[in-house]
Amino acid sequence: AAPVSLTSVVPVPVTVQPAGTTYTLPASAAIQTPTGSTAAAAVGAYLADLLRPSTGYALPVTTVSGTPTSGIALLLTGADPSVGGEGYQLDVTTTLVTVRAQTAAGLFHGVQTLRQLLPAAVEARTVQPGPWELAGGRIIDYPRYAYRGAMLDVSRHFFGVDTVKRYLDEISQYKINTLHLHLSDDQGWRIVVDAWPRLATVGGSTQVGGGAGGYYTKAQYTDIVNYAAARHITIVPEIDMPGHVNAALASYAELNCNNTAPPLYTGTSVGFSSLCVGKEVTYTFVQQVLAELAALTPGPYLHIGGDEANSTPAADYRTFMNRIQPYVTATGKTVMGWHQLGQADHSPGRIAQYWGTTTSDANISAAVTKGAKVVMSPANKAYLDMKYNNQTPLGLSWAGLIEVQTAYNWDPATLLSGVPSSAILGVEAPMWSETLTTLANIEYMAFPRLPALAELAWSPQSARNWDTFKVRLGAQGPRWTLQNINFYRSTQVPWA
Ligand SMILES: CC1=[NH+][C@H]2[C@@H](O1)O[C@H](CO)[C@@H](O)[C@@H]2O
Repeated sequence: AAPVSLTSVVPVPVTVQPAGTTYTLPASAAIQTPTGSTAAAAVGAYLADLLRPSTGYALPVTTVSGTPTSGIALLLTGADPSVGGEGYQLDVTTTLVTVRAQTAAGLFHGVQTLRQLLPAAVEARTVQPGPWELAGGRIIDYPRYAYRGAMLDVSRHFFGVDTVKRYLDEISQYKINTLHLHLSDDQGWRIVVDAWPRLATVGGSTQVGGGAGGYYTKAQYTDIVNYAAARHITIVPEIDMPGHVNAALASYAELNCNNTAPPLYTGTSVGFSSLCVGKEVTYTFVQQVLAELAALTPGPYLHIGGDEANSTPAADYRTFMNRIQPYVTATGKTVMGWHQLGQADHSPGRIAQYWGTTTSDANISAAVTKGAKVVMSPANKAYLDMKYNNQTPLGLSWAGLIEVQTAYNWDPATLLSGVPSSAILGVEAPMWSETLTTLANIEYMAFPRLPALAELAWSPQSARNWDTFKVRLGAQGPRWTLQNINFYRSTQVPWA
């Protein structure tokens, strides 16, 4: 069989130059990284872990000081300057495979492309017959947007560390570099805060439907952060405020304006809860929560929510947000929030996450006017918890039905009027979990739409079109089957 074509990669690369030759990976191949770079060696070890089970090859990871003449080389010199901080240059000749980048992140992204250019059988976890062929040629590639995210709501239904790690594995295939964890909401508080222990023990004790819920200890959260970092994914934690706070209010009576804790909530309504803007204890609470979360989070952003504060008077919303945004920046982090945050004053470097369904919005325009950058999560395009169609057994439909083509066929730069394309920092695909309880549920809603959104976030707009994308997407199907990803076989996609 002919090797996988260089033009089959998802997300589609910036430039692809097939050479018409073929490289065959020999059993003796080594994976070689530059002497002195532990970060590059870690990418080499990651690649070895990917390839050893299916090839059965030893694939030793060694260090080199120059450019090797055979095997696979992951190098931090010689890449085309256009690759920038996250891109890569892949060269496949008849004797040597090189991934060149300026950073380990770039090498990691090049490795994901290399992975896709090997036969789908490489995804098996048992030894498969070769030959392990690669099409010869050159790919020079780099991302359109710096922020390429997924979001997992672990509040409505709690998902343990192993599920989050599996989702990180799955999204890292498509060069996603951010995972936003929605850690608190009305139905659950999911992260230990030492100064306020009942948040986890009480606030984390249930979930939608009344199940046992759960929460991450600080060690477990750190485990997730480190696992993500090894895949060059940054964790963005969210504490949603001042609304979506019933779990916190149920945990501490003094957080309530009437000093009475409401019962824990296991339904799926929104907009009924609010922190008490007039009480000083509220600000002590927020400051301590954010400080402990910042200390656990190496990434630059703390997401403070801000959506659906329907039980917080507009003036109180502004007072609250204007008072707590400096708590974030005091930790050295940068504020991120849903686009309603545009009602409050700017905070340096602030990101407003757009989740509307319209092509213009006063709050997002206000946020941008005040200096915010925008991450695009339009609910009628990017919400992975929306049903594909009326037959989809899981998910919601308030923002509309989102089949794969709908998720793919839009341009983050031009969707919103009143927001210049220069304000767009990237794309994020949220997955809310009111109706989702298992990894298989997550996978069914994320695949194949997450790869579609990953291509929006990475690839040049000029290189994108549905007719070629759907073929490349279909060819990912056998790879997902071998990874035991429970994907939805959309009738819009010609599955290989
Ligand atoms: C930002 C935002 N707030 C709401 C909205 O998105 O819809 C989600 C369901 O699709 C829901 O779970 C969430 O609480």
